[in-house]
Amino acid sequence: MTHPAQPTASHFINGAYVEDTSGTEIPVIYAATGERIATVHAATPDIVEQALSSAKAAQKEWAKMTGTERGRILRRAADIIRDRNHELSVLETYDTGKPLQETLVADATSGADALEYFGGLAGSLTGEHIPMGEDWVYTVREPLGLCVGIGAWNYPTQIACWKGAPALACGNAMVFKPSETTPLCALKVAEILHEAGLPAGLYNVIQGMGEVGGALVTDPRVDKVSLTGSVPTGKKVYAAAASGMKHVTMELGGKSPLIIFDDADIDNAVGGAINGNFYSSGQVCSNGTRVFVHKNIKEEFLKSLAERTNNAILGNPLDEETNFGPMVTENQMNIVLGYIEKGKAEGARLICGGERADMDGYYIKPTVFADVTDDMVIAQEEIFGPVMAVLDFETEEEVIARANATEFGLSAGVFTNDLSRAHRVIGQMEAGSCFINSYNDAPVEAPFGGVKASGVGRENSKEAINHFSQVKSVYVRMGDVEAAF
Ligand SMILES: NC(=O)C1=CN([C@@H]2O[C@H](COP(=O)(O)OP(=O)(O)OC[C@H]3O[C@@H](n4cnc5c(N)ncnc54)[C@H](O)[C@@H]3O)[C@@H](O)[C@H]2O)C=CC1
Repeated sequence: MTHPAQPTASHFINGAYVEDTSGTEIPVIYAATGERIATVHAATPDIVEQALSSAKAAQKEWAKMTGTERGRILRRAADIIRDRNHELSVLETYDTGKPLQETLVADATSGADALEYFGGLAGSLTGEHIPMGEDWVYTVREPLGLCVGIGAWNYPTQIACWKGAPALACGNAMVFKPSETTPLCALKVAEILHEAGLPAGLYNVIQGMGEVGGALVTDPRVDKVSLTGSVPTGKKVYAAAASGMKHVTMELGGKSPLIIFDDADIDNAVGGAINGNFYSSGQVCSNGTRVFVHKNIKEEFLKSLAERTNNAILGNPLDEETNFGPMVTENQMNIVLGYIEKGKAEGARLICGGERADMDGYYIKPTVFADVTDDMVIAQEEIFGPVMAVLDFETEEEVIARANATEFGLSAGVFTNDLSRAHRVIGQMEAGSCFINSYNDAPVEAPFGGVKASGVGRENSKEAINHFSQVKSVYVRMGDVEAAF
């Protein structure tokens, strides 16, 4: 019997599902059981061409509509997503293995927030009038044209919407390629957008690995590339986009610091460290995986952290009691287990977890290492799994320098009850998305993105509009033209 997660076809192009089984087969494996639940096929050159040409053909008419008309369609899509939240959350769970308890509140709903927010903004995208004496300049905010979105596997619905919503609001067309690991959810986003009234061709989804992503990025018709992925992939995609002088947004990896001072509320700090390390089983780019704890409160912090972490409920992700799911794939599980072994070998003190859970599927117990030092591999590399490294510190000056001593710069957090210190420390963090007495909040109203190797550009908020549109300036002369001859 066909599994309910099996999509109608692999691709969604020009308003309809399209299949081409001559493309490489991509199995979809449910991480909680290891069973194959669906199959899709990578896009062939013909499928890539169909996606790009239909998007190119549809974009100009879309850009001619008023922003309010465009926004209405996006807001209708948001409503459909909310109505179907349960069904879409179950699909997200099948795609990623994340517990339903999480996907019900953080995935389709976050996608709907983006469609609603950018749908609301679409009618207010205007230029400005710049007086020049008798003359004047006016500016027009124009779409970029044809945008490509390429997704990672941890938030397939959210990423498809976070890229699609601002792109469409600004009058662009999008071709979106999900991660080959999680190909299912973006197809539903495309289907719902068209059900909401989006004209055919404006949001196409095609499947494939890096090769398909590469074909999209290098196509001369493409004006912008927005990637969510790792730093090594980001470097390749950025370079390919640069050779075609294309706009980019790069949402890449991190190894973010979470700093806990000795005057912090310990319960809240422990909660922040849990949210910043174990949500989505640690597969979150902005995670605060280097937890710097002041030496005066270290043992108290570790005791509470271990007690609370041992309460995590690992189990069937579709059971709403479960709050900790498997790694997305067997491969990712093995990468993370490799880091755990490295941590042990490097002499870090294992506080809890540290091994695969004794059950089917790709589960790793939430793991905390203490006495981690800056030179350890587990303190330097992005693990992208449930492995928290706790490091000690003594002074504010010292911890700021150590927190910033990394190539990454996605996020940073601080827990303290000293108001001045909170702002002083965050002011010196080399990071794009920061938190005070909290961690990992990502509302659509707030800009999201990194500095240094963690990325270029911002998603969400009004900032995203600047990355999916450009400004034309028009000088208007009211009098005669003076010329030298
Ligand atoms: N800053 C952010 O917003 C987020 C960043 N991430 C980062 O994503 C990574 C995990 O996701 P993965 O899927 O493993 O990343 P990845 O870098 O392996 O792949 C990302 C996407 O790029 C595509 N791709 C690979 N090579 C390509 C090429 N040469 N040209 C065009 N496309 C190519 C892949 O098929 C996939 O769709 C982590 O490093 C994580 O930190 C994840 C979520 C959010």
